[in-house]
Amino acid sequence: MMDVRSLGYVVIESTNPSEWQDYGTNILGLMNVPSDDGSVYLKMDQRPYRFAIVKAEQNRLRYCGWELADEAGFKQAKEELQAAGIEFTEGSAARAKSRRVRGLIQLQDPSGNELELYWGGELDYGKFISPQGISGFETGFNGDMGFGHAVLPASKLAETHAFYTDVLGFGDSDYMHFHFSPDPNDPGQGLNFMHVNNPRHHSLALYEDAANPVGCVHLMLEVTEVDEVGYCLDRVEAAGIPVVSTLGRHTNDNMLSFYMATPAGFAMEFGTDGLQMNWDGFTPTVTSLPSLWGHKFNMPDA
Ligand SMILES: Cc1ccc(O)c(O)c1CC[C@@H]1C(=O)CC[C@]2(C)C(=O)CC[C@@H]12
Ligand SMILES: [Fe+2]
Repeated sequence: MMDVRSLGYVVIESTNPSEWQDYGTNILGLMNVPSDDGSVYLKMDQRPYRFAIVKAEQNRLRYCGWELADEAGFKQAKEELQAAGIEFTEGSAARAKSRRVRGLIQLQDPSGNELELYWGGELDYGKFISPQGISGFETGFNGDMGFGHAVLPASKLAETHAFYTDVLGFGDSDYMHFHFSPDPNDPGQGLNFMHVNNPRHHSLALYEDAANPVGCVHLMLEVTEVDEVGYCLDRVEAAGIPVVSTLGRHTNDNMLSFYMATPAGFAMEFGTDGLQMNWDGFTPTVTSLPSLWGHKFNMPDA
């Protein structure tokens, strides 16, 4: 079984990457990493960067980058994909260099979300100095818990969930089901929360959401100090950035967070105090309440 270790990075497409440079540094408190290739790179820990924003014709999430342990794990992953009849493309040396990894492949999940599987992620130990004075982001030892989590749209929820669990080896953390429509015949939307091989409660969630033109429901970043969540909320309000959900605490991962708009049109969850799980003998849960308190979402799309 494949052994994915963390959500290492995302690649975001933007018609104007400098918007992300402004938003990333002035609102999120991430560090801008100078580059000469026209892309914007945002750093939060010992890793060279966690967000790459590339110039494109539209604003959307392009790739989630998932980390494998080593070269043997990478080879095994490719063999397992071949055995499962799943197509993938080898990443070129130039692409590996720009991702700051030793090797990668690219593929799609059954709902069309694009992902990369890589090994040999670099640590540059560039000192993280937040332009907003954030003491630190919770990314584990050497960043091995990944940058946070992603919630992706899945028009084919069951098939896509099976791809991540049965082929990529993700573990189930929790399941929720929502009924927002007043129509009693509407089946509602499922939400599968999954973990990889690290203590973060979920690195990926799949939301049964047919029409999502930006390729993402939200990304989540976790800071180590509760006050940094409050300071960030103040920056968001001062800048007039829409607050997509008020402050609240989630049931399943205990995260204290709020959600804001991003330049890409998906949301950013900014939180702290998420559970760190021991997965030995864990029984996946089914949860009927998203939050203990707060998290008043500004519908329509959340
Ligand atoms: C319920 C929950 C637990 C942990 C999380 O990290 C988390 O993001 C959520 C909320 C997920 C979900 C969402 O992102 C889209 C809008 C949703 C469906 C809601 O309107 C409530 C729950 C929200
Ligand atoms: Fe979340």
